[in-house]
Amino acid sequence: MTRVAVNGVTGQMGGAVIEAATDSEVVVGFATSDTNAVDGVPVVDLADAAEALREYDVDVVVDFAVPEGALTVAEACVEAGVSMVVGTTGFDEDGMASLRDASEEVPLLKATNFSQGIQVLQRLVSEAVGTLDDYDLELMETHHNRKVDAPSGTANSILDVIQEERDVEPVYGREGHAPRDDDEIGVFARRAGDIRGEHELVLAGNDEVLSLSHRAEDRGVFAAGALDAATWLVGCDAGWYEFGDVVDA
Ligand SMILES: NC(=O)c1ccc[n+]([C@@H]2O[C@H](COP(=O)([O-])OP(=O)(O)OC[C@H]3O[C@@H](n4cnc5c(N)ncnc54)[C@H](O)[C@@H]3O)[C@@H](O)[C@H]2O)c1
Ligand SMILES: O=C(O)C1=N[C@H](C(=O)O)CCC1
Repeated sequence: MTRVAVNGVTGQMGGAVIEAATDSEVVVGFATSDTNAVDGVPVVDLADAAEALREYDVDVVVDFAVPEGALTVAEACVEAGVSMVVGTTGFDEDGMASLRDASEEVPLLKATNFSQGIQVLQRLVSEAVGTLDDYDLELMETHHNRKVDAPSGTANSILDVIQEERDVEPVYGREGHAPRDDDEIGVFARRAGDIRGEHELVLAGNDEVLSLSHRAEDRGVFAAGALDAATWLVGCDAGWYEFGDVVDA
């Protein structure tokens, strides 16, 4: 059974991973608070992660925290020779470079969204934007009122897919009085309630509108995908991997 450590174990996703772990075992969690345990899982201070990875014989870390914490754990994974699944979003360029460096030493799999549906949505977006190459594009995402990064990592990943097909200029929100440029893509982030995650791309032109959308109904979809990725990653060679590799396996 795969032995998993959870970074961000006291968070919403940390709890979802513990709940979803049936075919793997969460043996330890990392946090910055003075929590001793979460749902019976012992919690270790993030500063002691490298030692804990060895002590608990961890196969892979599943990370859902903040970029600063994820990078600390990535260093611990390199020190201890442990694989890492990165679910945290909101990394800057330097943070992404640090993760790439870590993947030179250990297997590292990063995904902004661990639902299979979003993987399929991104493939549909690529096909639609490539075919309807002169339609106006607008992107919306909606998440719970505790989410601190905007737009969502998933929205940024969808933008990356679109950029591979068309040279678009993101406009984050709109106000004032100005015409819409043809190469614009409006990007809108809504935060309300405990909405788990909704994403919609609208393609409009030629007297028609195509809408491609996805709604996550429970954090369990992300937790299950991350745990599937974790089990898949153990035993891989050091390198950079993505969730599409798991979905296609
Ligand atoms: N990839 C995906 O499928 C997916 C799905 C859901 C959430 N996420 C991402 O996972 C992350 C966590 O989401 P959440 O809803 O669980 O958030 P949360 O706020 O509930 O949990 C964040 C966790 O990080 C910890 N933390 C805060 N500051 C820290 C620091 N400086 N160092 C170490 N740990 C720190 C908190 O104690 C908490 O345990 C976010 O970046 C979110 O976008 C990704
Ligand atoms: O709840 C969150 O926070 C989520 N974050 C990811 C993102 O930023 O895209 C995935 C969806 C849920």
